[in-house]
Amino acid sequence: MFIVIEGIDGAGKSTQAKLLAKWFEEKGYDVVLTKEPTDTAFGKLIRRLVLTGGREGIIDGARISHEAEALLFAADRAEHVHKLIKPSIGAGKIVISDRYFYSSLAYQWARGLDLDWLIDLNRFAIRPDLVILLDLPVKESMKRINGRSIKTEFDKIVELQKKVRENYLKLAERFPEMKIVNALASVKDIHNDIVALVEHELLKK
Ligand SMILES: Nc1ncnc2c1ncn2[C@@H]1O[C@H](COP(=O)(O)OP(=O)(O)OP(=O)(O)O)[C@@H](O)[C@H]1O
Ligand SMILES: Cc1cn([C@H]2C[C@H](O)[C@@H](COP(=O)(O)O)O2)c(=O)[nH]c1=O
Repeated sequence: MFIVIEGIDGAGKSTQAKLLAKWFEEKGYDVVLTKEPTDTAFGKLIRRLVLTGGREGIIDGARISHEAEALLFAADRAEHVHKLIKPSIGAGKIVISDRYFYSSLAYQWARGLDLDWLIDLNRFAIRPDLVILLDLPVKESMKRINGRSIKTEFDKIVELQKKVRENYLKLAERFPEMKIVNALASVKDIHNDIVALVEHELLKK
């Protein structure tokens, strides 16, 4: 089974991904908890060329073109899919990924790239069984990640994150595997909502 957790920056993805991995492990499943950008050479290159200086790097952007940025994320993903995700699923493991190609669609689309081009570029990426979209108002996510960004960039970050949130919600209408979860709730309630969706998915297997 392959599960992806998506959402804007600070939506609670890594918190929920870890809780879900623990839930599966306690049930005796073999779990691979992973993320994008990855920790491989491609992921490191992305952090250096795209995310330099933390989130500010994404904002003042254009250290490299947005197309090059999308291609780098896709290259990192190709390695991720072929070296980790596919083999782990093949070995019967539960794969949980904190971000996947939906992040490229939501963020690089928000950068002005063409959505259909982005979908084509990521066509190699196998579709997950379930995508949990943690939906949160940007005001709340900014409170949660306050301190991670330079104050002068705050307005630009808020604008980008608002666009990204809207994009995710539009994507959820197009991709049936995406299920929206209210991320304003408590950590425990969100976890329970996610478990309910996962149990529903497990029943289909
Ligand atoms: N439901 C929640 N209510 C309040 N705070 C939360 C909740 N879930 C997570 N947090 C807190 O919000 C912050 C961001 O959470 P987390 O790192 O899990 O988000 P993320 O989506 O993985 O972030 P990023 O995209 O920036 O990596 C952390 O300090 C975390 O403890
Ligand atoms: C996979 C992926 C990520 N991004 C952006 C989204 C975030 O702002 C950063 C990653 O930060 P995190 O704290 O490690 O979640 O990268 C993107 O724009 N496109 C992508 O495909």
